[in-house]
Amino acid sequence: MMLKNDLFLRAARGEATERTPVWLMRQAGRILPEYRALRGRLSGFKELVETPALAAEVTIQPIDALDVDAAIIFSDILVVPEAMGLTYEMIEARGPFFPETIQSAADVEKLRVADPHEHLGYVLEALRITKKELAGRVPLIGFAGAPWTILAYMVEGHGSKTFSKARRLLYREPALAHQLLQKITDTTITYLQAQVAAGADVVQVFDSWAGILPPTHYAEFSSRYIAQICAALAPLVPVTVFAKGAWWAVEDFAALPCRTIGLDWNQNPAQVRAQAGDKTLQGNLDPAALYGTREQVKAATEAMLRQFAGGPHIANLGHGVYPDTDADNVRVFVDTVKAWRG
Ligand SMILES: Cc1c2[nH]c(c1CCC(=O)O)Cc1[nH]c(c(CCC(=O)O)c1C)Cc1[nH]c(c(CCC(=O)O)c1C)Cc1[nH]c(c(C)c1CCC(=O)O)C2
Repeated sequence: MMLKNDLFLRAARGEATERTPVWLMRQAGRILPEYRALRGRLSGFKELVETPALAAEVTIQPIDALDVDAAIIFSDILVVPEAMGLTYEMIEARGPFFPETIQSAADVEKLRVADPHEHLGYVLEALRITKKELAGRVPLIGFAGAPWTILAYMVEGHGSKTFSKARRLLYREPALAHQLLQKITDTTITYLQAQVAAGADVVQVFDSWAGILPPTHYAEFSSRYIAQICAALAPLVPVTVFAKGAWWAVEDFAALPCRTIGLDWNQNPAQVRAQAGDKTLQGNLDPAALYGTREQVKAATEAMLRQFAGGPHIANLGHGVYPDTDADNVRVFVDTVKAWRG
């Protein structure tokens, strides 16, 4: 299938584009009234994630509503722990919760390296349906959590400011942590390869809890597993690594075969550009900037775009869009990027 709009894909390959492509992390979700309407008719988040035709529908909603340059498959990073044997619940207004967590060697032993076709078939089917229904309008992004971020949820059992149980494991039982990280990595690699076979044009690795590790632990317990994922996927599709809070890891990522580095809003694009060679950079408007007036959103977006001059750029926020963001302001962000000729 020829893509009608391949700006995002070309930028993700490091090629020059007529204008900067734009999409938003968490673009499919509560900012859109059509998402809230569909979601309201269902038993919960998991029903949406696990019903491929519905997941495909909400994946495409932001393409219609916001006219962004890429679709990201509607799913969650927590489907991987579930496929490995650890069920999650999504508690309304609170977030994820794991009734059982990983605490011991026996717990790690019990986890399986999941076969994506057997245990994550619903995501693969959602990708196939989305690909067909998109009919080449825009490229499709597949994704997974980075092994460290997945470990953090598996050990902690829920979100946390400190993830102290997960960090305690790294200090007290580093060998066990490595065993668990390798099992997650093996699952993630075959899962992302299956996503590509099902239609993903690009894959993104989300390391949302990168920033709570000290740099030495990050190298030992996170980036070396991300490196395995990049090595396995880069021959197939362009890979993006987004490690929130890990500004000190840019030089490590620059040496990996990933093509794009995602920036959060604390990072300085010019500084990252200087450290990251010819990588494509993605980001990094502060999600809170979208709380401004139309004029303020436009000005903040243009200021962000100017900071990325000098190399390939994919415009995005520095993290997922906040659920109480006015969708009209998201449109101002998208339209400002599209009108920009830096
Ligand atoms: C850490 C993380 C999770 N999930 C994800 C991450 C990594 C990115 C990041 O750091 O934000 C990734 C994710 N989750 C979701 C997507 C969909 C695709 C997209 O539009 O970007 C993606 C890429 C849907 C979702 N995942 C979730 C929702 C909201 C639930 C709902 O609609 O009821 C959506 C749309 C739930 C979720 N899922 C997770 C949390 C902590 C929560 C609760 C917080 C919240 O409610 O926003 C785990």
